[in-house]
Amino acid sequence: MSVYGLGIVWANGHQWKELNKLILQSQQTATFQQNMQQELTQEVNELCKCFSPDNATDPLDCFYDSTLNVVSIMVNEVVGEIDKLHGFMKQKLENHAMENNKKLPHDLLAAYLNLSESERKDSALSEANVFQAIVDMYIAAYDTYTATTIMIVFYLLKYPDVQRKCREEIHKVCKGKTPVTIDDKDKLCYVESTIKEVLRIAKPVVLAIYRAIERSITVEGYNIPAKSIILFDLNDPQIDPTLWDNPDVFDPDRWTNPHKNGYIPFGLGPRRCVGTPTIDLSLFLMIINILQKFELVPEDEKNLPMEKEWSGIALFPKPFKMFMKPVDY
Ligand code: HEM
Repeated sequence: MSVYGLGIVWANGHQWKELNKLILQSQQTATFQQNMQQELTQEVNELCKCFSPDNATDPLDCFYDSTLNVVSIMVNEVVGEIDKLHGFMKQKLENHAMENNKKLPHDLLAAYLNLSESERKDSALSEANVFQAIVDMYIAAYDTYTATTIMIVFYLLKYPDVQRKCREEIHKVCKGKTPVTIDDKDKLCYVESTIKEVLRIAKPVVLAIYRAIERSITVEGYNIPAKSIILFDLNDPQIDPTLWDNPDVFDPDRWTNPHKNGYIPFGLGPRRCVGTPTIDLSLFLMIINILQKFELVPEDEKNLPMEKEWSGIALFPKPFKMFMKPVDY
């Protein structure tokens, strides 16, 4: 438990509901999405500067830095150490209070300030709790988001035909437009299918968060008593042969038929990942804006093993190096 506040991950009941509502609502305004799009495009430009067409680079550190910046866009810019972090967030909140446009919240702190006085008096939404929820978001996102972006890059290197088809679709739909925006999402079906297929088969996050069940339940003949702590395996349904044809085959085309069951990379139920609306937007913008301008080439195509490494929260590909070669668009 935090000395400052309970935050969201360890909260239950009323406090969890209020924080979950605030975080989800803050991601759903048009201003948030415009701000996210604009800043993320700049972030992708910076990320691409880490790579070269001639010198192979290990992408891991670059993608970790990028993840911190993406989460910062979501919640507001913050720094690393916990004490400084709380002081810094308080300062940010005060600055926000002065400059905040009440109607158009563009990040989580702005959405927080938009709450009425009485809403903010609710202890669930005390400054300490909201700040701790922000810390939770950094922790929840750091490995998971980095693992996901790096896993997508890994599959694009491993399957150059898929990478080529994604780029052809981007060039056909966007015809040299920069930056490519979220408005083009509905037309970039193959890119979207590729991202989904990586999340399905590579399962960067395998386990959900621990839960305690309120009532006793029976699952396949086993009785699980009330108050038991349970942990879902998110991987199993994603490769269940009763739900998917050839589940072990990486095949973005399978997504031409929408799937209803078994796709749960962000967990399930009310405690599903609270970053989901932003993740969808940011993964998509990141990948299309990279692929439009660059071909991703492995340093050694024979050295891209499928075995994964476990960071404690997420699965990463084994270290590899890559080039980014500019393409005409
Ligand atoms: C692509 C990257 C990500 C993946 C695959 C992912 C996946 C997950 C999963 C599987 C859970 C557990 C859900 C459950 O128990 O059913 C979770 C929870 C959570 N995620 Fe994510 N996540 C990602 C990125 C993020 C980001 C970017 C943020 C926020 C900035 C975030 C914030 C959270 C929080 C706060 C929780 C706990 C929610 C709660 O306790 O109610 N995640 N995530």
